[in-house]
Amino acid sequence: MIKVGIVGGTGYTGVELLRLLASHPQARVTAVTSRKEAGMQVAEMFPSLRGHIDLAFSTPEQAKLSACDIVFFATPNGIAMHEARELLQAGVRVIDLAADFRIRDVAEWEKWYAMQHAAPELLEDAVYGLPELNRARIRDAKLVANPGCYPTAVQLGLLPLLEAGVIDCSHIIADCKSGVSGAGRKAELGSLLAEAGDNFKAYGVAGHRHLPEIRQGLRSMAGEAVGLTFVPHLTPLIRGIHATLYARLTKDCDLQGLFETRYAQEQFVDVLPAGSHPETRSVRGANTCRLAVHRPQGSDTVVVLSVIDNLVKGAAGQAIQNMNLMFGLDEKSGLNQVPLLP
Ligand SMILES: NC(=O)C1=CN([C@@H]2O[C@H](COP(=O)(O)OP(=O)(O)OC[C@H]3O[C@@H](n4cnc5c(N)ncnc54)[C@H](OP(=O)(O)O)[C@@H]3O)[C@@H](O)[C@H]2O)C=CC1
Ligand SMILES: CC(=O)N[C@@H](CCC(=O)OP(=O)(O)O)C(=O)O
Repeated sequence: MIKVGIVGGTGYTGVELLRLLASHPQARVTAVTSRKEAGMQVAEMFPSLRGHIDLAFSTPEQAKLSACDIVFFATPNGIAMHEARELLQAGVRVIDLAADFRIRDVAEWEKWYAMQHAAPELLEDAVYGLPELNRARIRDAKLVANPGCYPTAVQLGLLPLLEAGVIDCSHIIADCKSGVSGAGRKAELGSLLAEAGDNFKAYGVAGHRHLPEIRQGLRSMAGEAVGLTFVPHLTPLIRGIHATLYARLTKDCDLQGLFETRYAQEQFVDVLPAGSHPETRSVRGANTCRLAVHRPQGSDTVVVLSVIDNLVKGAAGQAIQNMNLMFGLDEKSGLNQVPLLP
């Protein structure tokens, strides 16, 4: 049994890790932290986990994290970078669900995250945890930077087009919508029902911190710099991301065949039949990205529709997929959930 530690077990991605790991046949959570709820039973705080976990929250200082085989950081940005070095030295593998190790260029990271990086020397060996792009490197990784939710939906939607070199890389548009759980479980005015419910708005148009992460990923797929306009929107869903991606085709090709071939061996990417419109509810609770590719009226514009559950393929599910790879397990282990409907 793999012994798992979770730092930040009371947040949305932390409790999603707990939910998914409860049915993982080869992993067991042995330590889970919360500073505010230390001492409280996990199942008392989250009755959905009654009968599945018999553990109390501890403070990060008291939790026996160095006795774990792997520790997930489900914490705000800027926490894992202070803790990862010591854990790695103790032989513990680390997956950060936040952004501390996602951007290779330290100056760029410090600009977007407005703090000084505490462990720049770890960036060299940190592996970006998008299995569909980096599977071989993730298998050997000790430290994985789990991708952001928007970056997962956007990169999976554009990967086949960029690898095949069939679009104009200088002008790509990612028009994305997220559910409110993307903002986390902390109390915030904008997440109140009366603010976010029955409402729809864009935000971060001038520049969102996922922009450099997405740009970095797309550049590695394309082999050249990309010009990207990324506009996130908040939509009154609890879970879900819907990305509508636009690019100009530079070569004629069988787009449906291109996507189906690229993802034929991928267990968590589902290319829908031509003409389809994927829905966020079709991935709710599951580690799946569903895609559809369109070429409206035969024009030279390709439109890709990409949906994920932000808490699963966009965070906790993808982190478990990465853990499975790092420990040589079946990639689907613990990730066989069928999406919840309606
Ligand atoms: N929500 C989403 O859809 C996604 C989130 N992410 C990323 O995952 C991370 C977690 O997100 P989410 O679960 O939504 O966040 P939440 O705000 O819901 O939860 C944060 C958790 O971190 C703990 N925490 C906060 N500060 C510290 C600290 N200084 N030291 C130790 N623990 C701390 C909190 O517990 P306590 O304060 O009691 O210690 C809480 O359990 C973030 O970096 C987020 O950007 C990534 C992809 C998607
Ligand atoms: C709706 C909402 O607020 N979404 C968050 C992004 C989700 C997230 O948690 O960011 P990471 O993937 O980088 O960890 C935001 O825009 O800041």
